[in-house]
Amino acid sequence: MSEVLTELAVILEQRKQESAESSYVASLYAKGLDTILKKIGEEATETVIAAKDGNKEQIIYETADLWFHCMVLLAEQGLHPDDVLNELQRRFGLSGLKEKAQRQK
Ligand SMILES: N=c1c2ncn([C@@H]3O[C@H](COP(=O)(O)OP(=O)(O)OP(=O)(O)O)[C@@H](O)[C@H]3O)c2ncn1[C@@H]1O[C@H](COP(=O)(O)O)[C@@H](O)[C@H]1O
Repeated sequence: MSEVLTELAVILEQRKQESAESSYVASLYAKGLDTILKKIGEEATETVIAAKDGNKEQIIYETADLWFHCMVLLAEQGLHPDDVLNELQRRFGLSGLKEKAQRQK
């Protein structure tokens, strides 16, 4: 399933050459970092509201919007979804409580 992230990352990279009139992603790049961050904030809030409403379909929809805009942020910053997946892989099996305790030393 993570292929969709890889394929989307390719498209997000290609959109750096497109015009804002022809592509939503290109329009986000053109508006700049603050607009992308605002979209992430909005989509995060909408995800929270969907969860509070107990609407599973809406949680999926809003989380997809949130992940998509985070992907746009990664691309804008010259990062790749693999950077995040590798970090999750590194954390895999490491207890969150243990990791926090190590950080506080
Ligand atoms: N996965 C997505 C995707 N998810 C959500 N969105 C867009 O993100 C926006 C979400 O914003 P909102 O829900 O706030 O809706 P809105 O009110 O229309 O947004 P604003 O006008 O407030 O910005 C909508 O315009 C959605 O269409 C996406 N737009 C594009 N993609 C992918 O990105 C690819 C490239 O898209 P283009 O650059 O548009 O060709 C597409 O082929 C898709 O694979």
